[in-house]
Amino acid sequence: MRGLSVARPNPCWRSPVSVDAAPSLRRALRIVGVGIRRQPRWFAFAVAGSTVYGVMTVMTAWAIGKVTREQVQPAVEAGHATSAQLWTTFAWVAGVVLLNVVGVVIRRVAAGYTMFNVAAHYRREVTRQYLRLPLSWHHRHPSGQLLSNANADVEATWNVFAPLPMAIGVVVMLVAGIVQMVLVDPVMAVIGLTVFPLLFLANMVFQRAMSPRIARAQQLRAEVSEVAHESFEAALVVKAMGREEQEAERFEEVTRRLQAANVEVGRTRGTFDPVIEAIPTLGTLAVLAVGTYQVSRGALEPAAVVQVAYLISVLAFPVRALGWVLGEMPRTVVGWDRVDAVLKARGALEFGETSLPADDAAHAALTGVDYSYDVVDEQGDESPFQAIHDVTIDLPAGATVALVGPTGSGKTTLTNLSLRLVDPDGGAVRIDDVDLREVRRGGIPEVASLVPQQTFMFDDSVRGNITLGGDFSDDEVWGALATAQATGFVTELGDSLGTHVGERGASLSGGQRQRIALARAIIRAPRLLVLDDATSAVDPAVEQAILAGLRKATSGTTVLVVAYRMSTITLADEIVYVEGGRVLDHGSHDELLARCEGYARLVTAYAREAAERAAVEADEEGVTV
Ligand SMILES: Nc1ncnc2c1ncn2[C@@H]1O[C@H](COP(=O)(O)OP(=O)(O)OP(=O)(O)O)[C@@H](O)[C@H]1O
Repeated sequence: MRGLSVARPNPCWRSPVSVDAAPSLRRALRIVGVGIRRQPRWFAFAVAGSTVYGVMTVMTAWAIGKVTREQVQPAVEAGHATSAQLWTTFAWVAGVVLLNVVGVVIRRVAAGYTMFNVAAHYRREVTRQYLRLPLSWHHRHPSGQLLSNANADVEATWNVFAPLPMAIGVVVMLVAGIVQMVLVDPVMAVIGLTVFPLLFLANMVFQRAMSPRIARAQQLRAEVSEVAHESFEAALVVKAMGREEQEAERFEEVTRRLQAANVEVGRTRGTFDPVIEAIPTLGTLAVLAVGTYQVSRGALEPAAVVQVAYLISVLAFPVRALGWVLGEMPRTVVGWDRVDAVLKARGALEFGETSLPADDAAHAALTGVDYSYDVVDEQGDESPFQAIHDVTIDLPAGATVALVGPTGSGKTTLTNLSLRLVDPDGGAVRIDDVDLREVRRGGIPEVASLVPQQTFMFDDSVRGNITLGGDFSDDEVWGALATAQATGFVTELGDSLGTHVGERGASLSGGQRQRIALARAIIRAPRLLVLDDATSAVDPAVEQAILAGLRKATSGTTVLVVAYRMSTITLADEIVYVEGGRVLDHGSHDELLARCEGYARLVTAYAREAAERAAVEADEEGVTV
């Protein structure tokens, strides 16, 4: 496989979204509509709560006006307040405020449910889609980007549901508020009618300035997460190669760009905030000035001034919710574009209906298979690279076939094709004469297992890593461990089968991890077992014992093994020699040695290396004696 790259993030990782284009409001609203259709009931509750809140906020001003007129003013004129007047005042204000609070609670709880339920749905959808998409898609999408899609991008898309119900309530509130102002005093209503459009306009300008800045920050956040993930993954390589400084610089550069983008967002907010805060305050002052003049002329009663001034100040804050919604819209569009790109990704494997037979060794065959990878050049342009050319390999039932070839010759690609981890571009892969594309979903893993070049351990017990949740007894687990030559070290682990192996099996050696991965495949008694350099980290003696044990324990299994050692090669019934993605020859070891130059050169090098290693080991033993 290609080596781990510590180069700059591949341009193809970047989202196709242009960060500078202000995403259109209509698109954002369409995306919001998609979310509402997912959770219509909770959203309706949130809007109902918000409407109650909106009406009750306006009613608070009306209640204050009424109380001022009917209770406070008479009390002021009389020079004292009766307890009945105080209780009536309290009852009116408390009643309206209580209903307001009920509205707020319903709105908040229901908005939370809407937002979290929609986000959870899309998180699940994205994850499901990842699992559906073939390996070829995963080859082109780094895991940092996938993490960002399933997490930050989903959140960015649906965060809009936090302020949206409130904004809808604000519209109701504004209509009710303006009607009330007109009814109280048309002159002061004109001030109100100036303040709110002004406020809205200021918010629009604010959001327009913010949109591209927020979109850019969101995109850079995803990039930081991609680079961070790759840096952590590559920690060993980075340290071993002494590239800490360069890696730190690469990370610093992208975080600096994010920092600058966030500062820019803050600066824009800082410029607009005082203006937006000042507008309603100036409006209230204007109402008080005009109102006082009207009262002094006897054209208006003080209660009306109190009511309108209160109304303007009480409406000023919620009106900003409209701005919050507009502020979230660019993030919604950017987040959704990234999430949608995953959901719409094509190339998910199609499955047929056929079941493969459950017993006896499988007869597998690759016939005229071609396969190309999409490779990306420095400019970010994709082009196909044909890794496999017209390959035909027959794996007779019960046979052990060794795949031998120099580095990069296509061995791993062929193992992936033989289990339908990717589909061939041309030709066909069959098990028992059934084209793998016709096999039902889940049908291939039931009969075939792969032990890949890089073993993966879950942060679970030894037992959990072998059964992977399957229904196997401890005896079966021990049986598989015995064939994988792993009984000894597992017995010595603190809690034997129950020992937790740590993240990615950090508490185990490479050879121990490989043997557990082997046991994981063996316990499933596969009819076809594919080993891709699966014993490279165990010493040759143990490898010999494993392969001999495998032959004995898996007589009902056909084995395809990518072989790098003479011991493995000589155990095979047939050897297939590949070079440059083509099968150059196949036959027994002696036949190939006699007639295939490339094979002879390669195995001679393997044999020389084995002899040198044996000599070194003998020397070391001599020294210790
Ligand atoms: N994800 C990928 N994207 C693009 N090209 C790839 C990818 N994986 C492999 N290749 C290319 O395909 C060719 C075959 O790779 P493959 O991993 O199958 O070789 P291999 O024989 O298994 O190598 P090795 O012995 O080093 O494991 C190589 O030229 C490799 O560079």
